Amino acid sequence: MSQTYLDISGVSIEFPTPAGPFKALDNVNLKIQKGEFISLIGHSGCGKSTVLNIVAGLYDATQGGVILQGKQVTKPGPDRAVVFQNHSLFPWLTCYDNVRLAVDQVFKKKSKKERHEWTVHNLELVHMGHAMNKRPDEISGGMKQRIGIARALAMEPKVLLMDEPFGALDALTRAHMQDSLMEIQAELNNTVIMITHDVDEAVLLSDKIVMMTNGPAATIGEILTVELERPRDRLVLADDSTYNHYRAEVLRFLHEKHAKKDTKPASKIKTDVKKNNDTNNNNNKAA
Ligand SMILES: Nc1ncnc2c1ncn2[C@@H]1O[C@H](COP(=O)(O)OP(=O)(O)OP(=O)(O)O)[C@@H](O)[C@H]1O
Repeated sequence: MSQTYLDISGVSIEFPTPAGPFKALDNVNLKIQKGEFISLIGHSGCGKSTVLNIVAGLYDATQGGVILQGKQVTKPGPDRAVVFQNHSLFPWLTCYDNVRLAVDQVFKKKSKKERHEWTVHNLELVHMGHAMNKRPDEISGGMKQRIGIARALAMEPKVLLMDEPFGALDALTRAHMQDSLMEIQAELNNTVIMITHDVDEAVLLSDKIVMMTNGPAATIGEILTVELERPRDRLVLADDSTYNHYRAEVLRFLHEKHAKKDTKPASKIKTDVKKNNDTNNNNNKAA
């Protein structure tokens, strides 16, 4: 029997459009092991969210499919929790109740006391125990994302699916969130698929970076295995030649091998790659 935990196998999808069927993905194959942290990176519109939505069970593949721990994914389920870029909290519920709602849905057999303790535990895991009784409009964007992550983790999903979870945050908050996520990951060993446009984020967090070709009929172009020791420290890595090599590999894929036709000329991009290597700034967006 295969050891693969999550198997995305031969996945293609066509969307019906007024102009006829639109093939967004063509033959996407990806094998993910338990506890792996995978980033999906690629230019805007290539199909990253579509891959995530198929794994979540929100979209049906036209061909191929997804097997999670030996079972085919046919619909959404609590074993695949999703965290979106813009938090999807219920504004009329407190932070506690937003998490508790998910806990109540997933752990129906646990006692009230156990569900309460589990809710508080997960809020504390993301350092939000102090804001349990606040409503989403009373806390910052970064805090809302923490609550969204607490809610997802509290469901004890087999796979955590994150669609640009930190995309809407300022650089400093984003860095804090990335560090928190690495700490949680070290403790819980979650299996994660995260979409990002940020090359630094992808290298810092991932075990593997899955780079997608441009659409239509997008597929996986290359997979980069990131063999940097954990725990990872962004300040130490800024001067690490292996880290910078990985960054350059991703940038090369995005800006040279699979440049979008409407992006900068190659000569300019090469300069950018060098500059980005030198300064290690945080502006290396994929598109
Ligand atoms: N429900 C749908 N119906 C028709 N076309 C769709 C649908 N969902 C996605 N698409 C198309 O499929 C392609 C991939 O979209 P998707 O949202 O997966 O890209 P993405 O890589 O996540 O983009 P971004 O990085 O901008 O979020 C796009 O051309 C998009 O217009």
